Amino acid sequence: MQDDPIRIIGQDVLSDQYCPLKQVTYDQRCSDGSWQRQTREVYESASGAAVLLYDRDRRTVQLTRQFRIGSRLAGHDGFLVEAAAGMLDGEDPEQRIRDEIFEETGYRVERVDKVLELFASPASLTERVHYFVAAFTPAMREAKGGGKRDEGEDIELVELSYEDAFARVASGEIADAKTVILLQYLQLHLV
Ligand SMILES: Nc1nc2c(ncn2[C@@H]2O[C@H](COP(=O)(O)OP(=O)(O)O[C@H]3O[C@H](CO)[C@@H](O)[C@H](O)[C@@H]3O)[C@@H](O)[C@H]2O)c(=O)[nH]1
Ligand SMILES: [Mg+2]
Repeated sequence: MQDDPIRIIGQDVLSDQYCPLKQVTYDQRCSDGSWQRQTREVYESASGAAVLLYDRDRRTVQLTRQFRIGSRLAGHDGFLVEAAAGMLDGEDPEQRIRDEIFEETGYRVERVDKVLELFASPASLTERVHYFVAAFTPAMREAKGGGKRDEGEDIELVELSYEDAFARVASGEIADAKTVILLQYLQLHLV
């Protein structure tokens, strides 16, 4: 990049148990022309995909409920109602989200539509999330879902009416960002 106002000076790996946690030092040219050195910790978290399953006729969404340790450490009880989602593990996002829908909810949907691609938390994570919506009907259910127990997943299925889901966003009960974004997408573009 020519005339890049950012120069990466160094990257130290602080931990590398699952994904690398790095301490990155960089210089930034500020708007007054001076250079400033910063040091930041960045978790090189894997990118992921999330999907809102919506039933057009019955006006319901198929969500999940599972324990998330980060939210627990932040003071929530940790059990979050979320759209089905998973990490890409190097796979194509569309294929990954189809498999994730099946693993977590037991549905085999006909089509998935990509609607957004957003940074999850751009200061401290490298993670991008690919957002999808997919129409489902009860007839598309082929298995029980619930996630991969051997990988520690214990996922409860939660089906809500559109109105109930939107009300739980408004009240703050649905507190997962990717889920709120997808429900607002539904409200704006698909209802
Ligand atoms: N050993 C180990 N395993 C882990 C770790 N973190 C996750 N895993 C395993 O990796 C799998 C993650 O499950 P997925 O369904 O693929 O991902 P997800 O946790 O639902 O991720 C989605 O939601 C996250 C939270 O919003 C998003 O960060 C992510 O991008 C994605 O959308 C699970 O089997 C879990 O046990 C870890 O630190 N150590
Ligand atoms: Mg998941």
